[in-house]
Amino acid sequence: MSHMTSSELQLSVSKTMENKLHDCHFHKLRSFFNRIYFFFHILATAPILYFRASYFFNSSNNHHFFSWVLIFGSEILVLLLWIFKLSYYWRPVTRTVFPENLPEDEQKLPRIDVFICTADPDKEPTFEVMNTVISAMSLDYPAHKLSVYLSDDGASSSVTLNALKHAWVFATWWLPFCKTYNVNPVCPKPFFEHHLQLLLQQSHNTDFIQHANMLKEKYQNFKERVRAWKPTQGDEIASNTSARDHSPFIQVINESSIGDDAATINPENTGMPLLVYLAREKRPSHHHHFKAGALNVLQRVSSVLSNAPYILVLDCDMYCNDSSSARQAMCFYLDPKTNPTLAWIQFPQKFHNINETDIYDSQMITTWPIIYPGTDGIQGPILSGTNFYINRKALYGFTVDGGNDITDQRYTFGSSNELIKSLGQMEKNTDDAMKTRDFSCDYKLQEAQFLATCVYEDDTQWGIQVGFRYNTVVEDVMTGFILHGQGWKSVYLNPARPQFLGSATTSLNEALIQNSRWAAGLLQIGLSKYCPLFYNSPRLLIFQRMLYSWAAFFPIDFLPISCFAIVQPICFFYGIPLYPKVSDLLFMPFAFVFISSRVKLLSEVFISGGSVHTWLNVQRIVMIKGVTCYVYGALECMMTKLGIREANFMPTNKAGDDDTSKWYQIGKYDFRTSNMFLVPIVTAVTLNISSFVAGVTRVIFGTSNSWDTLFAQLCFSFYVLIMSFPVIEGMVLRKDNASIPIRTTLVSTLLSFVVLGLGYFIFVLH
Ligand SMILES: O=c1ccn([C@@H]2O[C@H](COP(=O)(O)OP(=O)(O)O[C@H]3O[C@H](CO)[C@@H](O)[C@H](O)[C@H]3O)[C@@H](O)[C@H]2O)c(=O)[nH]1
Ligand SMILES: [Mn+2]
Repeated sequence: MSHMTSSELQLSVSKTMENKLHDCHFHKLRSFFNRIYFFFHILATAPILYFRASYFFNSSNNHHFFSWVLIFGSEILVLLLWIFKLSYYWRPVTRTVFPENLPEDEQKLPRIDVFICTADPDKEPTFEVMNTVISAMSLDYPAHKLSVYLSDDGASSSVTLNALKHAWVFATWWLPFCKTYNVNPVCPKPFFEHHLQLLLQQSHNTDFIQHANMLKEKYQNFKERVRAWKPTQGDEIASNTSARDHSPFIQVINESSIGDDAATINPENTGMPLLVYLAREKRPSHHHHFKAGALNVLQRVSSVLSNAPYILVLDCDMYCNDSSSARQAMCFYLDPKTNPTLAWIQFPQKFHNINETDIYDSQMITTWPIIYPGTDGIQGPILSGTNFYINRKALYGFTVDGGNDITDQRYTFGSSNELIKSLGQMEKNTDDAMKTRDFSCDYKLQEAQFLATCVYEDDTQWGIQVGFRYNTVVEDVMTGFILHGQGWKSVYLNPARPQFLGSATTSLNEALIQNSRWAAGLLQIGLSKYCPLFYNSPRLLIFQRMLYSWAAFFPIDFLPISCFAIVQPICFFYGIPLYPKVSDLLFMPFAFVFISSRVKLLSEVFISGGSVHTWLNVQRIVMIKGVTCYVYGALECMMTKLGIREANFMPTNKAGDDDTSKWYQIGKYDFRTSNMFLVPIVTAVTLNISSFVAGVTRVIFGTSNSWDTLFAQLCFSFYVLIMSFPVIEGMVLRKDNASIPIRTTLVSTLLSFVVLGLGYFIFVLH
């Protein structure tokens, strides 16, 4: 090195930079502040624990025993979850990729299979699903290396199949158009409905204008045909079947399968990705395991058709907004250093229907910019259901060193010889077969049909040792955890331009149902033999265990949150002090912990691009979820564990309805949700209001001492009041169709009095 001149040195550095495929940046400063914060926070908890413990050791103090036990218990739980969460802040990293350094020779790019799942044409509008399919077909990748599979779990008629054929025809026009003009976004709907007009105004390219107008017409036509379609007798998928009871059906969509529409294909189109429709067999006698079941069938079926070594998984509403994600992912897979242990590349979930206020925090604002970079620095991000590229081998249970310890393949993978043969052929270059793609009278299609039957999985390891795992409704986190436990790694990539955009839940009802499902599913993992704390895997680092423990157990937050929402106001109402006096030095650590954690959240919200308003919303919705979703999630988890109830995966509604979205857009809560959710929320708020009024009266007119002893509770109660503003507004100030019905308010007020009464017996008399 010493004999190199500085310019030579620079040249050699830029040369290596040139060939670099990806880079990783460690956020030193952020990590430093996080660690300092944690240090002081931990320091402050010591006097708090001392204060609580000394109360219990002082025998003269036991008159408020119950309330103190509950509050102390809550504080310990909060502390525990908070310690788990520390792992997310330890080592945040950000990655960049250089797709321009990928080999120019297309032969060197591996094949990719895209899996898209849809389940319910009412909640998941078919036309939007088609847009996702078309956007995936438009990825910037050699067409003969790309295959798109659509799994239809709602196949009671051929509505989706029919739409898919129209989508294919439209794609023969759309794909060349995207290529020629470098169109962005590659998803037709947002392009024609939001971007095109501006482009037409700005463009002077007459070719483009002509071409775009022609495509717009084709798009309108495509949309109308999809929306107007009604099932008829003699459907290809027999019309007398129901979504829960029918045979498997697989069709490759191409010139020969679209019938009369063949005349409308773009004659100039050169090369389309393979497009396959799949409705797996459903029988009441066989559990279908929701999305995990669908993904496993997709994996098997694709293994005999295209068998790509890498798979992109998309929810039906998550369209490709940009065409470069495939090449970006290849920057990791084609790097010989990272490849061998790399299972998946996770892209963030971003949404097209989110506004600035995002009242229900549907986008989970701090999750993608804060939590995911944090997990990436430890071992790689948690798997998150959609927007990820995954190595097929990892799903097949191969070990990280490329071997396969599976001794009995038929026992593991089932009886299909074709499938077992495919295991060894993932990396083989089957370009020629892919180019011709003649499956029409192929035995492979029959084999695929067989692989999509329900009985195929009987007595195999699908869902247990291979594929997406079945014992939870959050199959993604579970599967990712097991892969991490086997030593596989993952990376998180969040490029400036969003690669995927989906629809977030923008009504309170949908958000609460979705979060109840997540809470139930995550707790199912925590309480299973895969409990991240104890799961036997020598490869899991302690930080990894903490990280997954937080993910699996955070719904337990419902215990402290409910406790703070119920016990706290009762005590304030009756003047039972729970915290040190303001004049006491021990008041300081409590104040510090409370304030610093709020400020920490504020800083995270700012880093994530939010505002003070967002910060308030985030805290609000956590409190609401704490007294509803997490409680029901925990109950549901318990009931499934005890076998009283079957786990359920109710897909979210992606069909925006104007009235609901109106409330979301103007940033007002839409309280049209079931009483199951509404009553606990309103009860907690009315309870807090009554205790605030009683408490303030006590502080003002009571002994001078009560100011000193109850100050902390006064502040806390005031804080809860501010957080409850939308609920109070919904109860008393609003008189519209989305406000809180007067009956609910009355019932809840009554309930809160009952709680106060009971509280008297439990907390005051004891
Ligand atoms: O029986 C089912 C149920 C659902 N789905 C599909 O699963 C996807 C996700 O469902 P969605 O209703 O959008 O649930 P979300 O809560 O928004 O999904 C998040 O959480 C799920 C786990 O609970 C993950 O699977 C998802 O990838 C993740 O985006 C959709 O494409 C559905 O069509 C099926 O294919 N079969
Ligand atoms: Mn979704």
